[in-house]
Amino acid sequence: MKIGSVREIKAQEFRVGLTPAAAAEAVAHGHEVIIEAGAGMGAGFADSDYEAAGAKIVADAATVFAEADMIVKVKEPQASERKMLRKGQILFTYLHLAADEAQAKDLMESGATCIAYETVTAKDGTLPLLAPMSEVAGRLAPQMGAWTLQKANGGRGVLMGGVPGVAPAKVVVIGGGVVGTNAARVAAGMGADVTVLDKSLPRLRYLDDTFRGLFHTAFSSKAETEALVASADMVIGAVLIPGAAAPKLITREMLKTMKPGAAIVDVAIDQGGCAETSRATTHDDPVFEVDGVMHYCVANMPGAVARTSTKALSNATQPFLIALADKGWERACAEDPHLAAGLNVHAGMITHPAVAEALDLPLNETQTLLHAAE
Ligand SMILES: NC(=O)C1=CN([C@@H]2O[C@H](COP(=O)(O)OP(=O)(O)OC[C@H]3O[C@@H](n4cnc5c(N)ncnc54)[C@H](O)[C@@H]3O)[C@@H](O)[C@H]2O)C=CC1
Ligand SMILES: CC(=O)C(=O)O
Ligand SMILES: [Mg+2]
Repeated sequence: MKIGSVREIKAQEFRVGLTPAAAAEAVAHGHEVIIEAGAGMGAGFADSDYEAAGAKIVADAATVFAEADMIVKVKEPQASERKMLRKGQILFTYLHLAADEAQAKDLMESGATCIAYETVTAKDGTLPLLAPMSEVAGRLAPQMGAWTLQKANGGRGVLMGGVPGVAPAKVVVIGGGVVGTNAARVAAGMGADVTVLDKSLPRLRYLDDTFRGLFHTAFSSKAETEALVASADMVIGAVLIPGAAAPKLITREMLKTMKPGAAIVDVAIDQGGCAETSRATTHDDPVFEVDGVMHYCVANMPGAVARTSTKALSNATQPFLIALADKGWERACAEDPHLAAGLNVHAGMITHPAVAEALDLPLNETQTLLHAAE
């Protein structure tokens, strides 16, 4: 198979879908790899690194889209990239379609087979291709929130760790999964007084057992959320219902109860965000204010630390990428239901139930497709 990767064109996105190490692995499996010139530069990989791995450098993205059987990216294809996708081509990347109807319709129109990193599953029910970027975004969230809390950035002027004689910042993390756990660890490490809300009692038990008082846990009821959000200097939004739009747990009304200059870091923004007032921002202009509350809503936070993120993402995607290349998408998905869970769009139809429901579009179940392909 011919595998291609391009330079990411989303604002301030410096990650790349294929590392030279992943390219070398694909070449070792007998595949051809083509890379747009300069695609790895933002993550510290030179064209010569790819050439040394056995890949071919091509001049532009149009050549990659025209020639490759499978496109491997990081972020969802932007409108100009969507126009270059074609029927039968595999797209392997983050998509986050539940909050992006325009993209979903373009992908359906392209006829391509689109596998979303964020809905590929693991045996234990976790999301192995989302997890590495959730680890990064979770660890970045308190750092970005601390910056947002500074006066010059519109914040309340509160220091995360406080100082002797002055209390630390109160941080509330909504969702205690991968983002939430990493955010809580770092915020607590900065000295903040942290509480993690989750609706899963087993998850709260795990956090309590594992972190032994490093942060508090609370059950995510409406009343508990309202009380904690009102008392917070920083709220980190980290909920997820896989494939679906994020539940709006912070309402517009609740902002009125928040402290002026408090910060909401809505990491869940790529699924639409868990605050009613959130809208996606970019690294160029990351923060906006509503009712005195500062919102940081960057949908590609890991792009800020592109080298760490690219390596972490590639470590996770590589086995799936090789399976897709070696077997083709039908056999790879038929043999691995966890990879099949990543299939979001195929031949003009939505194939993921949560995405179809979120966008109110008809569903063509992956299992039906795979049986048809047998
Ligand atoms: N903005 C960015 O750059 C990035 C965003 N993300 C996003 O962050 C979000 C979280 O991802 P992960 O932590 O990996 O997911 P996860 O599945 O590990 O954790 C989600 C947690 O939310 C909890 N949850 C669900 N509904 C809840 C509710 N009503 N109240 C409280 N908790 C609730 C679940 O029980 C689970 O523990 C996702 O939307 C993901 O796409 C991830 C990486 C980067
Ligand atoms: C998960 C995701 O959307 C990102 O890493 O940008
Ligand atoms: Mg994102």
